[in-house]
Amino acid sequence: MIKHIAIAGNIGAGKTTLTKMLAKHYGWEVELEEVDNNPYLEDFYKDMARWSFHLQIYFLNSRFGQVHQIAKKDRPVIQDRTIYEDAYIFAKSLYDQGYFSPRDYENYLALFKSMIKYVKPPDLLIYLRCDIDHLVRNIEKRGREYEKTIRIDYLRELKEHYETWIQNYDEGKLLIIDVNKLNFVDKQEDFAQIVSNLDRELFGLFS
Ligand SMILES: Nc1ncnc2c1ncn2[C@@H]1O[C@H](COP(=O)(O)OP(=O)(O)OP(=O)(O)O)[C@@H](O)[C@H]1O
Repeated sequence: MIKHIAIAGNIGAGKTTLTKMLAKHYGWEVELEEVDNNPYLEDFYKDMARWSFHLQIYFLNSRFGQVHQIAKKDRPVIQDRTIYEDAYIFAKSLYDQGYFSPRDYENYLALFKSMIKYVKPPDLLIYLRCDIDHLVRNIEKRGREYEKTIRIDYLRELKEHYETWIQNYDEGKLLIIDVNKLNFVDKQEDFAQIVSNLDRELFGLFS
């Protein structure tokens, strides 16, 4: 039975919104990414080299805590972003862009490898594929002050890492949703299309 569903995708892809909508539709519990109480996020966006390591350790630990909580539940849970994205997308691309020193990155990866042994992958991973201009519009629309400094090439770099990761993902079932032409917030038929794809994965004959 599918018990742990996770939504992955770039900054501004719409994960949090879709997570909440799907949870309501299917009656699932939600594990959201806490942004308001994050002690490093604002500083990180002001000075990425200075705060990358601190922020990554914070996210790694909080995501590990989430996975642990999810494992204890007996009802289905939907999780907004996975621990894999912290390591394979964010930490990796910060390292590639020179914001992480090699020794900090190695230190981080060693910790991640120790922790990942205790992590069970989601039963179903939903990847929201989204073009850069669409991401930019969404980020602009929600108007978070600290995200105003996000650069287009940062989003591009993340997207490349996302696509590589997804192409090689083999931890479990995977559903890719192209959200570029979908407006699941305002158009009921677009949300229905996502639900029907998901129903096939969840309740299909061969699921
Ligand atoms: N491991 C990480 N390293 C760096 N930044 C991260 C990491 N995980 C999350 N973030 C940042 O934290 C913030 C989280 O915001 P939020 O939970 O709203 O997700 P989001 O990525 O904006 O997704 P969406 O708009 O799809 O819900 C974003 O600015 C995101 O880029």
